[in-house]
Amino acid sequence: MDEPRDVLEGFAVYRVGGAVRDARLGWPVTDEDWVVVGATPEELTARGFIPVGRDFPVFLHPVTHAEYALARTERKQGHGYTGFVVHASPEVTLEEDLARRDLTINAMAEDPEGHLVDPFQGAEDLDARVLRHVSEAFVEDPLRVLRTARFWARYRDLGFVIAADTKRLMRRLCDSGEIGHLVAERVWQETVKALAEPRPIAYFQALQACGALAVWMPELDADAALDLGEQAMATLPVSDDPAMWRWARLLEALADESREALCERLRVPNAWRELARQVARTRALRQKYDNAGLTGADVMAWFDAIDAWRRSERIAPLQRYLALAAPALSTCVDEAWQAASAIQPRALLEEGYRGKALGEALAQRRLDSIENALRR
Ligand SMILES: Nc1ccn([C@@H]2O[C@H](COP(=O)(O)OP(=O)(O)OP(=O)(O)O)[C@@H](O)[C@H]2O)c(=O)n1
Repeated sequence: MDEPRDVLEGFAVYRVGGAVRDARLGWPVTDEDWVVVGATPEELTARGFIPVGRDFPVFLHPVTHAEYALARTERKQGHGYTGFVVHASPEVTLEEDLARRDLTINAMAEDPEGHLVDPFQGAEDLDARVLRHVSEAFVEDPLRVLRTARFWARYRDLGFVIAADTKRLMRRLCDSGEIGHLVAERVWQETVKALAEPRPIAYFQALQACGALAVWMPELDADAALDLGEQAMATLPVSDDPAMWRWARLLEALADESREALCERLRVPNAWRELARQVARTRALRQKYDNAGLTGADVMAWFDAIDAWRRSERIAPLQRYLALAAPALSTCVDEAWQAASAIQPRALLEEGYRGKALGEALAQRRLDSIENALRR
């Protein structure tokens, strides 16, 4: 495609950040970011670039729609993720733009001929498998604690470690209380991304080590909780949403109040909270089955708790979850559900039941059918 070159004629343009890192690592490159040096916002808009940045000058390429940012520096003022003073002007150099970045492996650039610009030895760290901060300015942005933990969750299986000095800065951001100034939505956003990485437990372990877990997820801040969570996240039922299932499995052994407090603090979306509740409830059913054996009333209470009567689509995934550790129970539950869901309120209406009596008769017949199924 010739077009991209034309609209950038005369500007110095570099591929930067994640794309450079992942290409060198042999990791799939999902999106490409570019930095433009020596231009003004007016020049870019005059060539058809679409401004999209609210806090700093970022534009979409008129043809490819890739992101192009003007080279900029950032200084911190105030707490949390807000309060950055951004300076973008044609005088800002590529090196200055790279210097504001979080990790050395994220602070590499490539010119159009593919030559690496790497003032902070990111390539060396990439080869040595080290996540290392670019400079002490790392501490200007507490989100970087979470980002570093997330990158570890992504690359740990390739042998990556977090540099000792970087761990020290992560701890400093927690000890100073700065980590607490993040907004819950940002913490949750990073957590969701981490849950989709190959080794999500590494994210939580890194946050525990620096003290961020104690601030944002104290309910998980115990070795035992993380060990259980790691085991649980290792096996998931087939589903379209492994991240949501990992979250549910990570939380499944927590007490109800702890789980709800954690989800509330992080402003976890309802669908995620709901699955976590259902999985915890289903785990409790399995434990009862393992320890004491199940009665019809237990299974009935479980159907009620997951609202199976109105939301029958919930049964199948939870049954697949049960099948991971307790195939016999899963079959048992399936048979009970087939029997109980075959009982139609309409039939009872035809028999003359109304109002409260109808509800009671329905519940009784469902229970009877479940008990019959369990006896088989
Ligand atoms: N708090 C932040 C956020 C971003 N960056 C820099 O901005 C780049 C782009 O950020 P982003 O798109 O969030 O991350 P990627 O590195 O592209 O990672 P991913 O593969 O997760 O998209 C990063 O490489 C990093 O250099 C940073 O230094 N500090």
